[in-house]
Amino acid sequence: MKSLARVDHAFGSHVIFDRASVDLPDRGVVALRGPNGCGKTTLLKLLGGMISTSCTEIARWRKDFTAVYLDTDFLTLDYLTVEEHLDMVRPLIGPSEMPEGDGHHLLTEQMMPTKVADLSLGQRQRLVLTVALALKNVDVLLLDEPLNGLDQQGSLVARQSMLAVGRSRLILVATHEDDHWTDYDLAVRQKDTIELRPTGARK
Ligand SMILES: Nc1ncnc2c1ncn2[C@@H]1O[C@H](COP(=O)(O)OP(=O)(O)OP(=O)(O)O)[C@@H](O)[C@H]1O
Repeated sequence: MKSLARVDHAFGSHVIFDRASVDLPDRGVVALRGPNGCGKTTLLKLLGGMISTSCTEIARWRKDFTAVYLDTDFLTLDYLTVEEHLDMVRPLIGPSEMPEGDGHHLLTEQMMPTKVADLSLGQRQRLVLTVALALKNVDVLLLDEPLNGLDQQGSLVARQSMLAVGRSRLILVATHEDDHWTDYDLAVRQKDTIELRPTGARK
């Protein structure tokens, strides 16, 4: 477990976090929860280095861990087909197979010749998640609402893939889903209160 003792962030005069402490387990899947505008994306982007910060706790944490923030635009080049995209990112991915859950992959054969620009939201999420979960040399994946747009089967496969990858890495998932399928919930309650709690959901 790593604890970031004091996380502060403001956009101008709009204070998002004020001396919040954030506990992060070493591995597992963590659902980052809280109402619209409470700062979930901001926290992911701070941890991923997408927003600059003078917060020394975060700077120290980022020295110890390689963390990557991913949303639907992650490494996607619209003019490539899915197949070409996978070839492009191949050097970034480990030797193991693309993650799968329930015997299924997130990518379908039908998607392969399709240009990234022509993918539906759910198909794009499938591509981003597939690449994200296979990235090598990354300790922490910061995923912003990765299940958005996925159909029921896609969502099931994605959850199982995340839980499988979460055995060896930390995955933070900003989500508004009601069900508690992850290993932990990390709830943004107030500007200064972010609570981590195990869910006991993993079988
Ligand atoms: N670049 C920015 N400049 C100014 N204000 C910002 C910026 N990014 C976010 N905010 C504000 O910070 C607050 C937190 O935004 P954030 O996107 O982190 O919330 P969230 O919890 O992810 O919300 P949602 O559940 O709607 O996705 C919001 O009030 C938002 O308007």
